[in-house]
Formats: sequence, C-alpha cells, structure tokens
Amino acid sequence: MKTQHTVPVSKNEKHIVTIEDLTHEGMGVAKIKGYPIFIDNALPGEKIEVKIHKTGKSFGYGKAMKFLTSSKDRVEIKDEHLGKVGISPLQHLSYSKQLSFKQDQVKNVMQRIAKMPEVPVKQTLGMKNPWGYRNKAQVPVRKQNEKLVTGFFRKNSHDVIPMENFYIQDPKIDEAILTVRNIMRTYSVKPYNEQQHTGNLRHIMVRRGYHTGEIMIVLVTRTAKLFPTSKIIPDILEALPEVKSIVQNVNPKHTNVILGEENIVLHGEDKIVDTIFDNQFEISSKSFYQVNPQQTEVLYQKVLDYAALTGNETVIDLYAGIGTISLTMAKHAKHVYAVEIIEDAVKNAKANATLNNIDNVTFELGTAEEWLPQLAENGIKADVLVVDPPRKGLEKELVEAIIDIAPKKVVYVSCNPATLARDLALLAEGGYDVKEIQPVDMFPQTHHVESVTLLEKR
Ligand SMILES: C[S@@+](CC[C@H](N)C(=O)[O-])C[C@H]1O[C@@H](n2cnc3c(N)ncnc32)[C@H](O)[C@@H]1O
Repeated sequence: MKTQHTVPVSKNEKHIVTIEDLTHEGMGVAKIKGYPIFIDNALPGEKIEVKIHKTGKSFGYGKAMKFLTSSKDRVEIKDEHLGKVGISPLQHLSYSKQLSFKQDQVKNVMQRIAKMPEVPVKQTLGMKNPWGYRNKAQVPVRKQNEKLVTGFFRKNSHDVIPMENFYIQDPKIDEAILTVRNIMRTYSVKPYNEQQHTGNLRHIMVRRGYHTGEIMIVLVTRTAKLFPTSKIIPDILEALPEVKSIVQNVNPKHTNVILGEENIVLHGEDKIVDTIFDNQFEISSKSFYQVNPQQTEVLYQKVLDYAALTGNETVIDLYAGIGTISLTMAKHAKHVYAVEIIEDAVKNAKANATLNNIDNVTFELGTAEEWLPQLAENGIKADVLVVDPPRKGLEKELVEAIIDIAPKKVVYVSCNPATLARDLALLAEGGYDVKEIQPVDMFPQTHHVESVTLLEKR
C-alpha cells in the first residue's frame, strides 16, 4: 500500500526558514520537514519569517514577511514598483551572482537532463551596465481612477501597476511611452477593459534601433476604429522626431496574446532600421529581433567564433528571423541557406540581403522541420548548421534530419537550457560531440538564460 504523505504546513501559518537554493525562475527554496516552499525575493543563506500562502501536494508558496538575516549577495532594488511586477525577478541579486546563477543553470541541466556533466560550460558573458538594455517594450494600457494609465502587470495578476520608469528598457523607450500616453489622454482615447472586453487601446509597443535611434510605435487596439488619428499622428511625430513608423495593430480577441493579425500603417512603413556589426536590418512589427542589441553582437560573435568560417563553407541557418545571423555569416561563407516561419520576417530578411548587397544567401518561408529534409533531397550538404529555435527547442524529426544531413559543425543558440539539454543528448546519440557551451546574458535582472553551444561530428 502507498503511504499517504501529508503536507506539513497550512495556509497563513508563519515559519522561520533558511533559504537553501534558487529555482530556475530565481525564487528562494526553503524546506519544512522536506516539503519545499518557494519564496519570492529570497536568497540562499537568508533566514526569513515566511507566511505560507498556497500549498500543493508536492510544494507550496510563501511570502517573505521579515528578513532575520540578509545575504551578502543582496543588492538594493531600484524602485518598489519593480519588486511588484515580474519584469526583473533577479534584481535583488548582485549582477556577478546573476551571471554565475545562469552558468549554474546550464551546468545543472547538462548533468540532470543531458547526462553530460563533463561538457565545459564557460562563465556567462555579461554586460558592463546591465540596465536600460531592452530595445522593445510592450506595455498594457488600462483605466485607473478615470485616467488612462500605462505600466506593467502585478505579478501573477492582470492588475496594471502604473509605471513611468521600467529601468530595463532603453530610457528613450520609456520616454516615448509616456509621450504617447499623454497624447492618448489628451484625445480621451478609451483604454481596454479586459474583464468586460470593452474599450479600445490594449497595448503600446515601442521598438527603437540602438544604433540608428529610429523608433516604431505600435498601437494595439481591440477594434479597427481609432480615435482622431489625424490629430494623434502629427502630435506623436512632433513630440518624438525619432519616430519613423506608426502602426495600428488590431487584436479583437479576448486573449493574453498581445498582437493580432491585422496591421494598419498610420505613418511611414511597417519597419524601422537598425544595424548589427556593419550590416543594416529592417525590422517589421511582427518580426523577431533580439531585444538586447549590445549583447546580440556578443552572441553573434560567439556563433562566428564557433563556426570558424574561411569563406568556402555552405551554411544552413534554421529559425532565421529577419536574417541577422544568416547575413552576419554570409560575409564569411560560400553560401547560406536559411528558413523562417513568419512571412513578414522572411520579407525583411530578403530585403536585408539587398540592403547590404549580399547575394550568397537564400531565404525560404517554411518550418525548419519540413524544409531541412527537402534541402537534403535536393542534394545540399552543409559544413555548418546553425539553429536558434524558440523556447520549445527542436522538433524530434528536425534532430533526425540534422543527423541525416550530417554537417561537420552544429552551432546551437538557445534561450531555454532545459530543451537545449534534451536536444544535445539526442544529437550526441546521433554522432555529435558537444564541445563547449557559452552562456551570454541577453536578459539581465531576469532568470532567462541564453547560450551558444558548439557541436562537432565525431
Ligand atoms: C529565437 S528567434 C531567432 C531569430 C534569429 N536567429 C535572430 O537571432 O534574430 C526564433 C525564430 O524562429 C522562428 N520560428 C519558430 N518556429 C519555427 C519553425 N518551426 N521553423 C522555422 N522558424 C520558426 C520564429 O518566428 C523566430 O523568428
């Protein structure tokens, strides 16, 4: 017979605990009679009075009520609002410890999931100034006290906390959000009401080219009707001369997904331009573009270092986005074949090849898993294959197709260590040696871990 374990704590109880570890999301972990409690804003070694606020079968959640001791790695947070929203969950941990936390996350999955503890995981490459780095913001718009406000969601809720300084975003983006917010107030634009699914303006999205200063504003609305645009647009342009593109995105669905299908261009075109190394890139509102421009060059340099191209290689770039990696590599390779699933991104990628006078790249619209086997059928062989998938990692059939096409090197750019480790184990089974992993901090103050891995065919 199975023994029934009882949960040793109840809701609202207070306990004194010592934090033993951090979860991969950066929450402190304490144990009461072996039962884990996850506690926000708590660091290893700290002795805390915790109030239990949720219990499940195998773990619970608590709130730190009083700190009896404080970790030497704790740093003062910049703003109390920042602690309430989820945009910078590691902000209370010193930056050097954030970097080692990220390196440890990768080591941990290489041991636990990939079963390859011997693979070298280098120290995380961090930023000199790990604040104000984001080149893109998407802020919710709501009504509070009869006023249109912009801010961010309170953790685990859909209440918006009004904020003016987001700290991790380019300060020029924060400024642009406030300017647009004020203009919207002037014309009494109706903010979205999520519960009732009424009102109109849902989100303001701002993207800014780090090197060019060009700004794109996306006004996400519930309906296609929008205010007195003939007044709003000139006002935005006058107040923000860096704005090159204003797009209305219509999202009529009752959903957490921010962008809808329909775009209406209100000013300029649905694009801005930025540069990475010496290439120019046009970026549209729906295309993926790395959010940390300074670290993007560090990341891509690592991809180039691992690929070690001499000019004679055929390269395949899967999950190519607007072609940033493909075009960076094309200058050092014979030919690059690239695939991407989002149509607008592929259009950008092709235009970007032209913009930079690069003609040794072929961009295709499609899914990596369907396109790679076709490429192999057409007799294309690759020396180097780069993958940069979303968080869910590679489809199993894609791993099989990579093993079949047998490139000498695979360079795996990952934003999720758990799926990376799973995929590396499969590639290792298929005849690849995992040589080295380099974490790169693309998301300071958050728990997100980006890395580049070099694999070589045995
Ligand atoms: C993490 S981004 C990387 C983009 C690009 N390499 C870069 O550095 O900017 C992943 C990209 O994969 C695309 N994508 C998602 N699923 C895909 C699939 N099954 N096949 C091809 N591309 C896909 C996304 O649209 C996105 O542009």
